[in-house]
Amino acid sequence: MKAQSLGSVRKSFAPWADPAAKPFIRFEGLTKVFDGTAAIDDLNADIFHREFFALLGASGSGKSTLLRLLAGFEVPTRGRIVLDGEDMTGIPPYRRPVNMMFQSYALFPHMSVAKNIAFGLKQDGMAKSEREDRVADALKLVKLENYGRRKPHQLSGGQQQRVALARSLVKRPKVLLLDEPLGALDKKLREETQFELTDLQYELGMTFIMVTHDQEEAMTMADRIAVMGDGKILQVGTPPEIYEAPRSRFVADFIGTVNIFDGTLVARDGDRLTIETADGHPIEVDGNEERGGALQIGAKTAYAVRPEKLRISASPLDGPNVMSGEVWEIAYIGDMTSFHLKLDSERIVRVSMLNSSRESAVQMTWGERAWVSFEPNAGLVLSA
Ligand SMILES: Nc1ncnc2c1ncn2[C@@H]1O[C@H](COP(=O)(O)OP(=O)(O)OP(=O)(O)O)[C@@H](O)[C@H]1O
Repeated sequence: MKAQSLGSVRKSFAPWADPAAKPFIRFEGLTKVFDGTAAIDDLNADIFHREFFALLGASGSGKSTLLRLLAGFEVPTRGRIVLDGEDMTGIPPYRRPVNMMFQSYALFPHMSVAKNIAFGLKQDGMAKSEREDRVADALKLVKLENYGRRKPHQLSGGQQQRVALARSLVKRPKVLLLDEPLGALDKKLREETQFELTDLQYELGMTFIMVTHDQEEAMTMADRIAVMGDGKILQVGTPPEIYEAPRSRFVADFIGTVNIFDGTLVARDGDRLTIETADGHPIEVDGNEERGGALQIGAKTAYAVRPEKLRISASPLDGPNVMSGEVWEIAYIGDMTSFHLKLDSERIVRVSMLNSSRESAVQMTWGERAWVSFEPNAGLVLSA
């Protein structure tokens, strides 16, 4: 119920779409070179107040380095970070309005939960009574009111995660940095915690920046996702933008599953384009700005279409973009079934169907002949 009401409020949260909105955090030409190699490479991006922003990318793409630069644990080689109107250059970590929660939680095993949470406040010289109030508030926030006296080893993994969260929130930073915050939890707990964390972020009205290599997690939790590769941000967008309108082959391939047909533009008839794939399949495309409108005949290109945009049938299909082959894999995943079809050219085409609408696909068996098709407007034309 709560998620629904938050969902409708969140829909109207889109400061990035407002040209007058001022960014809360700005990365300007940010570069970090380690041993002659740029871990962050001339990176520019804006993050807004109250945004839940995810940095998503493969291992080594520079996600943690970007968080560490923001926290002040690393010094940029070039460029700068502006946070809430203040240039962070030369500002040490402890003076930044930023806190980081690590995947390892880094709790002190010999200290009680309450002492772990209070640790930073004590170091800052805060009076005991104020510290106690703050710790009580933080424990309440993460729903661990009665756990203050326990030691970390007396808690489950999920509870330890919440203690780490309480400890990173207790100083009331403006920005919370989360490095793979749910990485140590099992799948079910992870899914529950995802919603707890987004609800908490929303209630606190804080800016969260989360590093993850799990695209489902990024899609579930973030207002916007930055897909990173080789120290650069390749695309920033809302989850639907990143999934539905990837601007490059890399992003299309990295987010979810996609069929990519490499080929050449061989014909154009008004808005209708024909791409011939390298293995000889003609693909009819409704051309527009996203779908190859500007391409010249003879241009190398790639057509990307998601598995759920394909139909699969045990009998021949009519219309454009029909391919046939052998059913190579069938994976029943509960809500949906995923098929791999092996074409005569050896190419594997991936199809997924909701089980509520499986129609004839339910009859399909391994090794059988099957047909797939997709509409001319089902996918995107990407540069090869
Ligand atoms: N202190 C360092 N000294 C030298 N090289 C470093 C240092 N920190 C990071 N790098 C290099 O910078 C690149 C980016 O690393 P980073 O840890 O930011 O990537 P990541 O996307 O967070 O990866 P992962 O998901 O594995 O944590 C890597 O090639 C890494 O080896």
